[in-house]
Amino acid sequence: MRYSPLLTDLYELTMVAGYFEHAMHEVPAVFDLFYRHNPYRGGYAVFAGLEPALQYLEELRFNDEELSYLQGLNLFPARFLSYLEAFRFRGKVTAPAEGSVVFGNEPLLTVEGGLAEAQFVETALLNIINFQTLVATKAARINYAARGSAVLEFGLRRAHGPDGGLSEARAAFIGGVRSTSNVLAGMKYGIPVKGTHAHSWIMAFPDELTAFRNYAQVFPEHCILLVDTYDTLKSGIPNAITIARELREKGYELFGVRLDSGDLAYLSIKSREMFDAAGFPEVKILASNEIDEFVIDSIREEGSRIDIYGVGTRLATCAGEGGGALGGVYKLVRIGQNPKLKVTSDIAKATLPDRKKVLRAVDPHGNFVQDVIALEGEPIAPGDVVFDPANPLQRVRLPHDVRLVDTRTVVMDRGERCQPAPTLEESADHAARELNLLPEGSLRFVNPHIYKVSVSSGLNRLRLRLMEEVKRHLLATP
Ligand SMILES: Nc1ncnc2c1ncn2[C@@H]1O[C@H](COP(=O)(O)OP(=O)(O)OP(=O)(O)O)[C@@H](O)[C@H]1O
Ligand SMILES: O=P(O)(O)OC[C@H]1O[C@H](OP(=O)(O)OP(=O)(O)O)[C@H](O)[C@@H]1O
Ligand SMILES: O=C(O)c1cccnc1
Repeated sequence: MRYSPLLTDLYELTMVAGYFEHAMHEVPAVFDLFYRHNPYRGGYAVFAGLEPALQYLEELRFNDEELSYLQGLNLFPARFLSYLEAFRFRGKVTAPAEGSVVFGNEPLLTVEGGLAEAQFVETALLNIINFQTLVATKAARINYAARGSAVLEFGLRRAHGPDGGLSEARAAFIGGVRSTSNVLAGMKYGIPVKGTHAHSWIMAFPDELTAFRNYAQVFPEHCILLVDTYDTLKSGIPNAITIARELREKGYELFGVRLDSGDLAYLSIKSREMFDAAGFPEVKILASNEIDEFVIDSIREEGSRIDIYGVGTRLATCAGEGGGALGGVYKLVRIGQNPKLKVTSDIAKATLPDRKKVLRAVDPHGNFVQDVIALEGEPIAPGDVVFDPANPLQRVRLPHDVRLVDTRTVVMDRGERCQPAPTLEESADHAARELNLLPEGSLRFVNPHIYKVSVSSGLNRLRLRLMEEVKRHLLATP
């Protein structure tokens, strides 16, 4: 799918036109894309959306229809529209791999280029990265709650529009949900497609048993029967057992049943007992109905016997406290030779200036200990003192027995990708590996362990100096 360059906020175009008119469009600029608070009040986020973002950057160009639309707005000078004809992204992008575990305040993407190109891409990059990172994080939480039981993604019908449904399936896969009911996502991204059937299938036949039999006749090998249309334990499960016997006589095994209402823990325990007693211990129990990580946790603690979770609405819409939207932002951190800082009265909201690196302190077992944001060229070593970004007086010492690993690489240079895109499977495997290296407490949902993200002494000094300069400038201004 091509992303149109008009998929942007008008102000990106007016600013770029302004920079062009002031001959500032080629001044070197550096922007950071980051968010401040981990979503869902959780302990981390799973970074996703990089590949679509790079595709957007690589293919960025205005076609004739788009240029004539802009011309029709009667807003832009003709010479600016001619400039847009050859407008491309020729900059550099530094980023973590998709599927990496990331934290608040850390630069995710750093975009360097001429001021015009680096500014212009803000809205589209935020649109792509914010949503996919939010979904991948939700998927990782749901997958963690499921503790090894499979999770199927059923979100398309409740997703935010057709593209939301597609990119949601992609990001959910990176976060650990390894199949989808979305057939287009299956074709486009190679995600395994799976599913059962709706209540309407049962209602289309005179009775439940006939409906089950007719479904099993067409799909004897992949048959999952929805058992809650009339009464799960009195009708659905007994009828499913009848079908399981009929299938076995023909040399097939019933794959499973789906529970979609009521007390899912209780019904799964009773259904399991009934299938086991009838000689079908392998029949899988799938549960759906407004499931999320908290429901799964609760159901599991009740001793449920659910093998597979079908998760739709709450995954696709990133529901939950601290969900809804990831508040990722895109801020100018350097222009020309000058590091830049956006100050507010709240130090926690003052941005981190200049080109930076994100270092992860990793213990001798490979586990993640804490992250440090440092200036790009700044030497930094285990044992160094580092600072709390929200409180420059608060300091800690990095442990002596850690390795410091750069979490990001240059993924695009002069507008071209530096490496071929990893497969979605590789990004999902990367996420699973990284989640496994987090402190266990960072994964829990209520009051998670706060993983430290500190700033180096060099960055801390630069930030304080720039804040002082801004203050002096404000005082000197009448
Ligand atoms: N044992 C359980 N523990 C915790 N949550 C559960 C359990 N069983 C079901 N749930 C969750 O509780 C909610 C049940 O909502 P609700 O009462 O509307 O479902 P229902 O009884 O099936 O009704 P409906 O037919 O309208 O879906 C869902 O989010 C479901 O996932
Ligand atoms: O609950 P979610 O997590 O969103 O999972 C997807 C839901 O979508 C379907 O319900 P729907 O009522 O749309 O159709 P149905 O007739 O198949 O139940 C399905 O039965 C699930 O309950
Ligand atoms: O295949 C299913 O069971 C399914 C698909 C989408 C939504 N709900 C259920």
